[in-house]
Amino acid sequence: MYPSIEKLRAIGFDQHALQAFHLIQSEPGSSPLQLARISNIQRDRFMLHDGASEQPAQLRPALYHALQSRAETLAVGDWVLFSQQDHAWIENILPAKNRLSRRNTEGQKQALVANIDLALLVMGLDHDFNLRRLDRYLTLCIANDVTPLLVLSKADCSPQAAEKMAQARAHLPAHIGLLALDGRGDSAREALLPWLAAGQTVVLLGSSGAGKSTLTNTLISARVQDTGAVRMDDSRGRHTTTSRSLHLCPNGACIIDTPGLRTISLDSDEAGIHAAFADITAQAALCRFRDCQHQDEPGCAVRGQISSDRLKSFHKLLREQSRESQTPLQKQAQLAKWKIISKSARNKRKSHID
Ligand SMILES: Nc1nc2c(ncn2[C@@H]2O[C@H](COP(=O)(O)OP(=O)(O)OP(=O)(O)O)[C@@H](O)[C@H]2O)c(=O)[nH]1
Ligand SMILES: [Zn+2]
Repeated sequence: MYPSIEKLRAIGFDQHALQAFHLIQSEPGSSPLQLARISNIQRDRFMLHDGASEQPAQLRPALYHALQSRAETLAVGDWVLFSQQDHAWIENILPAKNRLSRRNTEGQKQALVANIDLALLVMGLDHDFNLRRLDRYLTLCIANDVTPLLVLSKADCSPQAAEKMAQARAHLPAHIGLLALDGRGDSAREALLPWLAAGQTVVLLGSSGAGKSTLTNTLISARVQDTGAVRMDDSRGRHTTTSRSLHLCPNGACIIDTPGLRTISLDSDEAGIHAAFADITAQAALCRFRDCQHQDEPGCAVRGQISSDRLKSFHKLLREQSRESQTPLQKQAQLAKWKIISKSARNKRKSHID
């Protein structure tokens, strides 16, 4: 069945999705299926949106096993093909334009959202403000070809709003946009309007209590997402949003609100991290030494140009990535090496004391 493009456009159907659809449809033996977008996932319960309405669906076991063997998971924003029998069955998934994923505590890849055009990185101008954490979110986006925009919320109630905004501006590469706003008011909708083109899919990311659901409600002009009061002592939220969900904005963009992430362990390769820190990589080309670590080497072109926090983020993410990319054997070897080093250091100390 050919999809009703007009209807699907309302939920972000674009050229990429159309191409992916043709590719899957032209596979020999493929039976006619219907197209929809995953709008919500709660454990193993999926909601599908076809541009006009939503319905619950189940994952066909064959697809579940195929995804497992590729270590993939479905995410809100994925385009899928489903069959309609007693209820909807998800039969296939269209290759995504991009996916934002993280590693869970067991080190497995977990997709957060898929097919995203713009990520609003929502950070409160209260105790939530943290530039090192921001670097993680930026890397998550840039390494996956998603445009980030920093949205500093609670501008109305932070006495240091202007100061923190200047800090963020100095920290961020120049091409990354930044806005400070009160997420509850109409002014927030106006400030974000130029960023929300019709047919675009926008995701809101940030810690719990940062104001993502508040902003979602403002943008869709309705109270759909529950918002929760933040604890006064540390500005932490209470994890009010429990699942990712897709909403339609009156101007034609669609918005995915996400629950606050406690930690984001990145799932990027080294090239992705370098892309996210292109400002450092470009400056590093001007350092006197090719292997400059930008610490205390003479003739370093990075120190002084790039904030030390950003440099620390860069080194930390590269270290994490190199640990993650090791095979179990390499990890064992590394551990054994450290054991020898620390044993010899202990022995040295002992002989010193003796
Ligand atoms: N004054 C002010 N309060 C805000 C603003 N944005 C959010 N809040 C308040 O902050 C609290 C938390 O906001 P939420 O929108 O629930 O935060 P969230 O990021 O969705 O949190 P989770 O759903 O837990 O991930 C609520 O009490 C909001 O009213 C803002 O710009 N100004
Ligand atoms: Zn250097």
